[in-house]
Amino acid sequence: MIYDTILQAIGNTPMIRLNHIADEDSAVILVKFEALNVGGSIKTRTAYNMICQAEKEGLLSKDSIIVEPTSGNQGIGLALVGAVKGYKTIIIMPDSVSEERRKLVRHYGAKVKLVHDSGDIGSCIDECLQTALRMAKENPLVYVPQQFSNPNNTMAHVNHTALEILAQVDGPIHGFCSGIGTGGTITGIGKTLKEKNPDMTIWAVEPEKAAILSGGLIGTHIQMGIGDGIIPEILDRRIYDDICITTDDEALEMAKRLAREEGLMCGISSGTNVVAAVKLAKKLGAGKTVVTVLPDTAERYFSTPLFEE
Ligand SMILES: Cc1ncc(COP(=O)(O)O)c(C=O)c1O
Repeated sequence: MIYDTILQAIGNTPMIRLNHIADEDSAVILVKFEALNVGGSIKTRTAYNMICQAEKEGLLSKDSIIVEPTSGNQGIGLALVGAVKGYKTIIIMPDSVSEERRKLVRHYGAKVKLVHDSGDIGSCIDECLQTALRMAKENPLVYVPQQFSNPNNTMAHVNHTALEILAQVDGPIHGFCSGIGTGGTITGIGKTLKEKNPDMTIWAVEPEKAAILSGGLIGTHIQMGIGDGIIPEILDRRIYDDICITTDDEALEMAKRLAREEGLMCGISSGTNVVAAVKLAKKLGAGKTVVTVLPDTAERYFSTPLFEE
């Protein structure tokens, strides 16, 4: 099969059973390996859907400039989609995100604007958003997808990621867990899986130092892509049954184990998700099935503690 553009190859990522990380008396853990997605992360799906829907709604013209505040992968996804579709793209990022993310955005031909993160990621992300909205006010060609409030972010998972999971997994799914950046993943996948099996358990996962849903204080952490210090508009807080908190060390150690024991080169928030999946699998017990996602590839973390010896 020949694709007209790389955009047609988005999605249909493999679902893989973990063989060394889950205990024998626990549920089976299956991971959707989004490192193999176009653009190296789950966020290419949401970038593509938000831009396609904006086109359908007449919000974009050929001269439009896509401007988005993001802590990383969404920017890479939008830069990629912008490159293929011919839109200028400007990504506004906290300066605390890994250098690889900035370089990748620039490599797709988009511009990067950095905002200083002085240790409160929530206010930094908000400043990125305010900058984007100011730009939109000053220039009518600017379109801001606003992943934190755009329902087409969630719909990418309702219509694609979740349906792929249901098609890939034989039998019922008893548990699902996911960290929260915009909340699109947990809301979109969670909603569709729960419709299929209302008795299932869904856990939200939060970094210890940005456990805003649990009422914790917001600081800086290394679980990039989640725990942005805000409660996103598109997050449906009724979708999860419980919250699991993970430390940076736990997430890092698990991301390293996934590479060394399972051959899965994934980012730190993948470690976060699997730390929670192991706990959920233990709670549900043998004979059950737990699903989570590995949102991105390890290859955008060379400059982070993930690659420190
Ligand atoms: C590495 C990583 N993990 C997890 C997430 C969280 O996904 P969502 O925004 O759907 O909550 C993101 C989102 O950007 C991400 O980049």
